[in-house]
Amino acid sequence: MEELKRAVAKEALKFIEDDMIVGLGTGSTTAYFIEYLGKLIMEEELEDVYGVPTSYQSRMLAIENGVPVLGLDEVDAIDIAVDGADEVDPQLNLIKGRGAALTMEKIIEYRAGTFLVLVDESKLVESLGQKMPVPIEVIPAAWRAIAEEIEVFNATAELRMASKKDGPVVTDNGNFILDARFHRIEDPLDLEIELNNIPGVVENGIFADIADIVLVGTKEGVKRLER
Ligand SMILES: O=C(CO)[C@H](O)[C@H](O)COP(=O)(O)O
Repeated sequence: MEELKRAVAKEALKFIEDDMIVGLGTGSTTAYFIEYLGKLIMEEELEDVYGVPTSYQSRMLAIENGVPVLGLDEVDAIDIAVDGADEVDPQLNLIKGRGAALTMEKIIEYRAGTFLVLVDESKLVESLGQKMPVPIEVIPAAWRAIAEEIEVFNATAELRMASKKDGPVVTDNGNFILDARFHRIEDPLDLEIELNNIPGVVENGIFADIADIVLVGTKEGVKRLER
Protein backbone atom coordinates (compact mmCIF):
# COMPACT_ATOMS: atom_id res chain seq x y z
CA MET A 1 0.00 0.00 0.00
CA GLU A 2 2.80 2.46 0.87
CA GLU A 3 4.42 1.63 -2.49
CA LEU A 4 1.20 2.56 -4.33
CA LYS A 5 1.00 5.82 -2.41
CA ARG A 6 4.62 6.64 -3.24
CA ALA A 7 4.03 5.84 -6.91
CA VAL A 8 1.07 8.25 -7.28
CA ALA A 9 2.92 10.92 -5.31
CA LYS A 10 5.87 10.64 -7.72
CA GLU A 11 3.56 10.80 -10.74
CA ALA A 12 1.97 13.97 -9.35
CA LEU A 13 5.33 15.77 -9.62
CA LYS A 14 4.92 15.72 -13.41
CA PHE A 15 2.10 18.27 -13.01
CA ILE A 16 4.29 20.81 -11.17
CA GLU A 17 6.16 23.51 -13.10
CA ASP A 18 8.31 26.51 -12.21
CA ASP A 19 6.44 29.52 -10.76
CA MET A 20 3.44 27.51 -9.63
CA ILE A 21 1.43 28.06 -6.44
CA VAL A 22 0.52 24.58 -5.20
CA GLY A 23 -2.24 23.73 -2.70
CA LEU A 24 -0.82 21.13 -0.31
CA GLY A 25 -3.36 18.55 0.88
CA THR A 26 -3.33 16.54 4.10
CA GLY A 27 -2.79 12.84 4.85
CA SER A 28 -0.28 10.07 4.27
CA THR A 29 -0.33 10.09 0.45
CA THR A 30 0.10 13.85 0.19
CA ALA A 31 2.90 13.61 2.77
CA TYR A 32 4.95 11.66 0.19
CA PHE A 33 4.13 14.28 -2.44
CA ILE A 34 5.32 17.11 -0.17
CA GLU A 35 8.51 15.19 0.59
CA TYR A 36 9.27 14.65 -3.12
CA LEU A 37 8.31 18.21 -4.03
CA GLY A 38 10.69 19.53 -1.36
CA LYS A 39 13.48 17.42 -2.82
CA LEU A 40 13.00 18.90 -6.30
CA ILE A 41 12.93 22.43 -4.89
CA MET A 42 16.06 21.86 -2.79
CA GLU A 43 17.87 20.40 -5.80
CA GLU A 44 16.78 23.46 -7.81
CA GLU A 45 14.98 21.35 -10.38
CA LEU A 46 11.92 23.48 -9.66
CA GLU A 47 12.10 27.23 -9.15
CA ASP A 48 9.74 29.72 -7.54
CA VAL A 49 7.25 27.09 -6.44
CA TYR A 50 5.26 27.89 -3.28
CA GLY A 51 2.91 25.68 -1.28
CA VAL A 52 -0.36 26.75 0.32
CA PRO A 53 -0.99 24.26 3.16
CA THR A 54 -4.44 22.92 4.02
CA SER A 55 -3.53 21.99 7.61
CA TYR A 56 -0.92 22.22 10.35
CA GLN A 57 0.25 18.79 9.18
CA SER A 58 0.96 19.91 5.61
CA ARG A 59 2.46 23.21 6.80
CA MET A 60 4.88 21.39 9.11
CA LEU A 61 5.80 18.85 6.43
CA ALA A 62 6.37 21.59 3.87
CA ILE A 63 8.68 23.53 6.19
CA GLU A 64 10.52 20.34 7.17
CA ASN A 65 11.08 19.38 3.52
CA GLY A 66 12.06 22.79 2.16
CA VAL A 67 8.83 23.78 0.40
CA PRO A 68 8.30 27.53 0.95
CA VAL A 69 4.79 28.21 2.24
CA LEU A 70 2.32 31.03 1.80
CA GLY A 71 -1.11 31.54 3.33
CA LEU A 72 -4.23 31.56 1.17
CA ASP A 73 -4.52 35.29 1.89
CA GLU A 74 -1.06 35.92 0.44
CA VAL A 75 -1.67 34.51 -3.05
CA ASP A 76 -3.72 35.76 -5.99
CA ALA A 77 -4.49 32.27 -7.33
CA ILE A 78 -3.67 28.61 -6.82
CA ASP A 79 -2.46 26.86 -9.97
CA ILE A 80 -2.92 23.31 -8.76
CA ALA A 81 -3.93 21.57 -5.52
CA VAL A 82 -2.78 18.03 -4.74
CA ASP A 83 -4.54 15.94 -2.11
CA GLY A 84 -5.64 12.43 -1.13
CA ALA A 85 -9.21 11.18 -0.64
CA ASP A 86 -11.04 8.54 1.37
CA GLU A 87 -13.46 7.49 -1.39
CA VAL A 88 -13.75 8.23 -5.12
CA ASP A 89 -16.89 7.35 -7.09
CA PRO A 90 -17.06 6.77 -10.90
CA GLN A 91 -18.00 10.47 -11.48
CA LEU A 92 -14.93 11.48 -9.42
CA ASN A 93 -16.99 12.77 -6.51
CA LEU A 94 -15.04 12.35 -3.29
CA ILE A 95 -15.34 11.81 0.43
CA LYS A 96 -12.54 13.50 2.34
CA GLY A 97 -11.82 14.42 5.94
CA ARG A 98 -10.50 11.33 7.69
CA GLY A 99 -7.70 13.66 8.79
CA ALA A 100 -10.25 16.29 9.92
CA ALA A 101 -8.77 18.90 7.54
CA LEU A 102 -11.75 18.98 5.16
CA THR A 103 -12.66 22.66 5.56
CA MET A 104 -9.32 24.18 4.52
CA GLU A 105 -8.92 21.40 1.95
CA LYS A 106 -12.20 22.35 0.29
CA ILE A 107 -11.52 26.11 0.48
CA ILE A 108 -8.18 25.67 -1.30
CA GLU A 109 -9.11 22.88 -3.71
CA TYR A 110 -12.26 24.65 -4.86
CA ARG A 111 -10.09 27.62 -5.87
CA ALA A 112 -7.33 25.69 -7.60
CA GLY A 113 -6.96 25.84 -11.38
CA THR A 114 -6.54 22.05 -11.30
CA PHE A 115 -7.45 19.77 -8.43
CA LEU A 116 -5.36 16.61 -8.62
CA VAL A 117 -6.35 13.71 -6.35
CA LEU A 118 -3.97 10.92 -5.31
CA VAL A 119 -5.38 7.57 -4.17
CA ASP A 120 -4.63 3.87 -4.20
CA GLU A 121 -7.15 1.53 -5.79
CA SER A 122 -8.76 0.60 -2.44
CA LYS A 123 -10.38 4.08 -2.40
CA LEU A 124 -12.47 3.50 -5.56
CA VAL A 125 -16.16 2.81 -4.77
CA GLU A 126 -19.36 2.38 -6.74
CA SER A 127 -21.16 5.01 -4.65
CA LEU A 128 -20.01 7.37 -1.92
CA GLY A 129 -20.49 6.26 1.65
CA GLN A 130 -19.94 2.61 0.77
CA LYS A 131 -17.01 2.25 3.16
CA MET A 132 -16.43 5.59 4.85
CA PRO A 133 -18.67 7.92 6.83
CA VAL A 134 -19.02 11.55 5.73
CA PRO A 135 -17.09 13.80 8.14
CA ILE A 136 -18.89 17.01 9.06
CA GLU A 137 -17.06 19.86 10.80
CA VAL A 138 -19.40 21.56 13.27
CA ILE A 139 -19.37 24.43 15.76
CA PRO A 140 -18.77 22.64 19.12
CA ALA A 141 -21.89 23.94 20.90
CA ALA A 142 -24.09 22.65 18.09
CA TRP A 143 -22.73 19.10 17.80
CA ARG A 144 -25.61 17.31 19.54
CA ALA A 145 -28.37 19.26 17.82
CA ILE A 146 -26.75 18.61 14.43
CA ALA A 147 -26.20 14.91 15.18
CA GLU A 148 -29.95 14.62 15.87
CA GLU A 149 -30.88 16.59 12.77
CA ILE A 150 -28.73 14.33 10.58
CA GLU A 151 -31.21 11.50 11.33
CA VAL A 152 -33.65 13.25 8.97
CA PHE A 153 -31.34 12.10 6.16
CA ASN A 154 -31.73 8.47 7.22
CA ALA A 155 -28.23 8.61 8.71
CA THR A 156 -26.52 8.26 12.06
CA ALA A 157 -23.83 10.62 13.26
CA GLU A 158 -21.14 9.99 15.81
CA LEU A 159 -18.90 12.54 17.50
CA ARG A 160 -15.28 11.76 16.57
CA MET A 161 -13.23 11.12 19.69
CA ALA A 162 -9.50 11.80 20.04
CA SER A 163 -7.02 9.02 20.70
CA LYS A 164 -4.15 11.02 22.22
CA LYS A 165 -6.30 13.50 24.12
CA ASP A 166 -9.35 13.05 26.34
CA GLY A 167 -12.63 13.99 24.70
CA PRO A 168 -13.43 14.89 21.11
CA VAL A 169 -11.13 15.62 18.18
CA VAL A 170 -10.71 19.39 17.81
CA THR A 171 -9.95 20.51 14.26
CA ASP A 172 -7.29 23.03 13.17
CA ASN A 173 -10.16 25.56 13.21
CA GLY A 174 -11.22 24.72 16.78
CA ASN A 175 -14.35 22.76 15.85
CA PHE A 176 -15.69 19.20 16.32
CA ILE A 177 -16.17 16.45 13.73
CA LEU A 178 -19.30 14.33 13.32
CA ASP A 179 -18.90 11.15 11.26
CA ALA A 180 -22.20 10.52 9.49
CA ARG A 181 -23.15 7.16 8.02
CA PHE A 182 -25.80 7.42 5.31
CA HIS A 183 -27.93 4.52 4.22
CA ARG A 184 -27.42 5.55 0.61
CA ILE A 185 -26.01 8.68 -1.06
CA GLU A 186 -28.03 9.06 -4.27
CA ASP A 187 -26.96 12.57 -5.21
CA PRO A 188 -23.63 13.67 -3.67
CA LEU A 189 -23.89 17.30 -4.82
CA ASP A 190 -27.39 17.64 -3.41
CA LEU A 191 -26.37 16.13 -0.06
CA GLU A 192 -23.24 18.29 0.10
CA ILE A 193 -25.38 21.43 -0.28
CA GLU A 194 -28.10 20.25 2.11
CA LEU A 195 -25.67 19.41 4.89
CA ASN A 196 -24.02 22.81 4.60
CA ASN A 197 -27.45 24.42 4.97
CA ILE A 198 -27.77 23.20 8.57
CA PRO A 199 -26.88 26.07 10.92
CA GLY A 200 -23.74 25.16 12.87
CA VAL A 201 -22.26 23.06 10.07
CA VAL A 202 -18.97 24.61 8.99
CA GLU A 203 -18.28 22.26 6.07
CA ASN A 204 -18.74 18.62 5.11
CA GLY A 205 -16.49 16.03 3.52
CA ILE A 206 -18.42 15.49 0.28
CA PHE A 207 -16.40 17.03 -2.55
CA ALA A 208 -18.79 16.77 -5.50
CA ASP A 209 -17.78 17.99 -8.94
CA ILE A 210 -14.45 19.54 -7.99
CA ALA A 211 -11.81 16.89 -8.71
CA ASP A 212 -10.30 17.34 -12.18
CA ILE A 213 -7.87 14.43 -12.33
CA VAL A 214 -7.50 11.35 -10.10
CA LEU A 215 -4.27 9.36 -10.13
CA VAL A 216 -4.92 5.82 -8.90
CA GLY A 217 -2.08 3.64 -7.66
CA THR A 218 -2.67 0.03 -8.75
CA LYS A 219 -0.48 -3.07 -8.80
CA GLU A 220 -0.35 -2.64 -12.59
CA GLY A 221 0.87 0.96 -12.36
CA VAL A 222 -0.60 4.44 -11.96
CA LYS A 223 -3.91 5.00 -13.76
CA ARG A 224 -5.29 8.41 -14.64
CA LEU A 225 -9.03 9.19 -14.38
CA GLU A 226 -10.38 12.45 -15.70
CA ARG A 227 -13.72 14.25 -15.66
O1 LIG B 1 -9.07 14.10 3.59
C1 LIG B 1 -8.00 13.88 4.10
C2 LIG B 1 -7.58 14.55 5.36
O2 LIG B 1 -8.60 15.37 5.89
C3 LIG B 1 -7.03 12.96 3.45
O3 LIG B 1 -6.63 13.52 2.24
C4 LIG B 1 -7.68 11.63 3.22
O4 LIG B 1 -8.10 11.12 4.46
C5 LIG B 1 -6.71 10.63 2.57
O5 LIG B 1 -5.63 10.38 3.41
P1 LIG B 1 -4.56 9.25 3.11
O6 LIG B 1 -3.79 9.69 1.93
O7 LIG B 1 -3.73 9.19 4.37
O8 LIG B 1 -5.30 7.96 2.86
